[in-house]
Amino acid sequence: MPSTPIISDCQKHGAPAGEKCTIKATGGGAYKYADLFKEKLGICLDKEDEMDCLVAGSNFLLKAVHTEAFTYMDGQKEFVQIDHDDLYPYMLVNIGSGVSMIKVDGPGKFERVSGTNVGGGTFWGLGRLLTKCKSFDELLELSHRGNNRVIDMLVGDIYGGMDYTKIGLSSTTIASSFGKAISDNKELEDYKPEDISRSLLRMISNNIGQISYLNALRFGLKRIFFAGFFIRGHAYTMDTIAVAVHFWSKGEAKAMFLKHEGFLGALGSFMSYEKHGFLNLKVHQLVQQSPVDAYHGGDKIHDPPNGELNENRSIDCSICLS
Ligand SMILES: Nc1ncnc2c1ncn2[C@@H]1O[C@H](COP(=O)(O)OP(=O)(O)OP(=O)(O)O)[C@@H](O)[C@H]1O
Ligand SMILES: CC(C)(CO)[C@@H](O)C(=O)NCCC(=O)O
Repeated sequence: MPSTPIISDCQKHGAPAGEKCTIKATGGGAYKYADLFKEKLGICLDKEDEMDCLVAGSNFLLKAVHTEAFTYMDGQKEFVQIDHDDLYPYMLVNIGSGVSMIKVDGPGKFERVSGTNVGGGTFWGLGRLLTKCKSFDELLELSHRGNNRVIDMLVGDIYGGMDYTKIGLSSTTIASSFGKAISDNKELEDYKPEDISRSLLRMISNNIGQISYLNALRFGLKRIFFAGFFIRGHAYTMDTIAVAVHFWSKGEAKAMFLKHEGFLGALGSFMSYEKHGFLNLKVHQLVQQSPVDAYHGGDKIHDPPNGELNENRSIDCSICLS
């Protein structure tokens, strides 16, 4: 479903009777649901460009939040200190239903250099069909318990258990995602949903990591930040993306993730109030749990990789209407 990140001041302050209530919105949802908002709530959506908002949100977070960016490898999360004077250029990869790859050169200066239609929607859509899962969380939970080697064809499966050392492929490298399904003489119901989900997650995350790195290489970008609602702080997703970037860059590049990964567009949309003359955008960090923590903390798989639950703070932004 296209996102509808919306931040409203009307709800808080109330629009004077008879006055039109307008709120900022971005993403496809700002178009798709505009009539519904008008009809049911009497609210007009003031549309902001999705890419503008993603970049504004990302730039803001990387500058304002000390522990926003982190690397993730072998179950270890390491925060990266961002030098504000050396932030640009960087690659922002937003993984929603589809994936956008954006080269960011400065505040408001960016180019969407690539993308892929194999993204979060593919994982959820294919996963739902193949496993009969009823929710995304269920599918993600399954992946945690699965073993992709049951379905994926590994280099070792092709080379009689051996590495293919000459071209740098270990026997455990996936040679062909879902490749075993061609020779197994098995039907869908013979596979465990856990294993299907794991293979699917690995295939998609790996592919995104690879395409992102190749695009970063194309533009000589050292840093790649991965964000979007698909990631959801899920250890295995981040690990697979990080391994893909590590593998393809031969260890030269590191994938970085954002703590507030799913809210870039919403944040950027909110920040555009400032652009339109609402000065005094005030930002401060609160010590309350954010919605991010709520779903990261409530479920074992989503536990922050090194138990830093208290590390996560919500960001409280407020605007003073002038
Ligand atoms: N609870 C959830 N329900 C559905 N999808 C979820 C959930 N949590 C994470 N996701 C993932 O997030 C994806 C959607 O992310 P998001 O809402 O950011 O994308 P979008 O705005 O629809 O996509 P795009 O950026 O391509 O327009 C889903 O396809 C799924 O992979
Ligand atoms: C179409 C958008 C930008 C909507 O958010 C997103 O879903 C996306 O980047 N899709 C990938 C499209 C492509 O570049 O192949």
